[in-house]
Amino acid sequence: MSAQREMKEKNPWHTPVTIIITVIGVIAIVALVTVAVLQNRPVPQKYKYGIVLDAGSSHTALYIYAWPAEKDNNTGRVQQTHSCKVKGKGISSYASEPLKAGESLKLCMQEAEQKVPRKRHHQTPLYLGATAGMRLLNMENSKASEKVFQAVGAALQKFPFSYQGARILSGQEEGAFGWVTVNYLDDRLKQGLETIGALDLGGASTQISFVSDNYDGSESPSNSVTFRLYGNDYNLYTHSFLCYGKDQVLRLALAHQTQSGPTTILDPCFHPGYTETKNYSVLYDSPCVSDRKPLEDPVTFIHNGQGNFQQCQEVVKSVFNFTTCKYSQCSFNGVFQPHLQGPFGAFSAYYFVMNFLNLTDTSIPLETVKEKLTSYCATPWKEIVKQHPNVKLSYLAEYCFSGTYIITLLTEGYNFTSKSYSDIKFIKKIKGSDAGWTLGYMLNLTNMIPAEAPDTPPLPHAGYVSIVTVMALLLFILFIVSLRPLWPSCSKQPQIV
Ligand SMILES: Nc1nc2c(ncn2[C@@H]2O[C@H](COP(=O)(O)OP(=O)(O)OP(=O)(O)O)[C@@H](O)[C@H]2O)c(=O)[nH]1
Ligand SMILES: [Ca+2]
Repeated sequence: MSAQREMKEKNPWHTPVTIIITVIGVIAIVALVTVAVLQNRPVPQKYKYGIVLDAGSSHTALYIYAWPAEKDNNTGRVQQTHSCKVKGKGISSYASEPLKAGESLKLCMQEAEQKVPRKRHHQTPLYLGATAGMRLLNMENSKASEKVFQAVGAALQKFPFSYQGARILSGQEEGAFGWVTVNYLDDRLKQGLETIGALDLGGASTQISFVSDNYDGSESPSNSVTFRLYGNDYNLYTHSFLCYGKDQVLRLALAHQTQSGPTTILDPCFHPGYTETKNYSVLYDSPCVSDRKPLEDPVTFIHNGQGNFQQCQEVVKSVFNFTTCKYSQCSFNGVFQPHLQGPFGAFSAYYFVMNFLNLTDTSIPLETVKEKLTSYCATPWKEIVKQHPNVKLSYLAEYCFSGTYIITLLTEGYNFTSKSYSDIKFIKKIKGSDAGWTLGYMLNLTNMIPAEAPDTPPLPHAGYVSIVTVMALLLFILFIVSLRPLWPSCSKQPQIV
């Protein structure tokens, strides 16, 4: 017997058949695992983009959002990647020179061209939504508002994005989309968690939106918006108070103090020592106050500060009407409001003002907040200017008024109590994206939030890979075991003695 033959007989593993079967088996299993894993590998992340221009009453801001191309439907996946504040005032201020409204957007649009990858430009939707400033202009002069939209549309179409139009949002939409944004960013919708109410304070209007369990929408249908999102039904209460944004409400407060057409006023909402000459025609140039202009007013009045929080609160209260309510309960001006419920996020000017005043911590008791405002308002203007050399004077002059307005609106207007005040969080961003109506608006227009919960793969990729590998190993072991009869120990010939 040759040595080679002898070895084969001693070790049957070395027969050509078993070697071939083993090799084919190993190759088949490796191929199976490779194909299965590669086939299900997540594709390298590509992003899609969307752009929304928020044409507010005081200014326009551009927001760029991005989301993984393969996961349009997943909650919490759309994020703000860039924002740009347009220089100058809001588009409604260009009523007499509409072309300039379009031009004003150029720089931010050029920035957007840089930020969105060139390959994606053509498929990136671009929306412009206008709010209370354009609502007021439209009421006052609809031709002028149309011209502004034409100019803005023409300017935006020159860019390579997929322009989807410019329009005025209704107050209801503005409130509802703000609510969608904060709840989407906080991952509350897909999980069906308790939602957060949204409080938005703009320059010309203010919105309150929340879900209240014992409110079915029937008492005041115009304040009710129903959604079905990810398989959950929401009955949202929302209201937008036109003219109750912080700039227009200041006009209302000044109109209240200049009813008789005086040449000087002593305003408790401005710091002692503050003095500015203001124009009657400028103050009353807004549909919020134009019908109250004194008949025989002088051209100007001297606006002097007095710095008295309590008296300022009285002035602010005078802009609310608490006398009529045809519903079971109202906030103010005869507007229905159900029982406040749940946590609230307060953004835009709520945040700017309370952040400046170091009052974003709502665990500070309301009484203490009022004491702090009392002392802040009483601080002489000269000192305020000295303490804040880098703050725009126009902003600086108004924090006493704005802080007083915010506290009065929340407590007297919306009926927050000393206890429920701590349910409010003053916020600017959630997980890196600005709180505001723009994200909710885009999610809605791109159908990015489905009515029903999307089917999710039962296993994440890592789980899938692990299971395939374990199964393949088991198969391999099974295969080896099935060859047991050929194992050397089993196939040993009885020894011939
Ligand atoms: N202090 C301060 N005020 C700001 C800042 N940015 C905007 N404001 C003011 O805060 C108010 C609200 O600003 P926005 O929320 O941008 O208002 P808007 O969107 O232009 O107005 P609406 O159309 O009513 O929503 C306006 O009076 C602005 O002038 C800021 O950075 N600091
Ligand atoms: Ca706004």
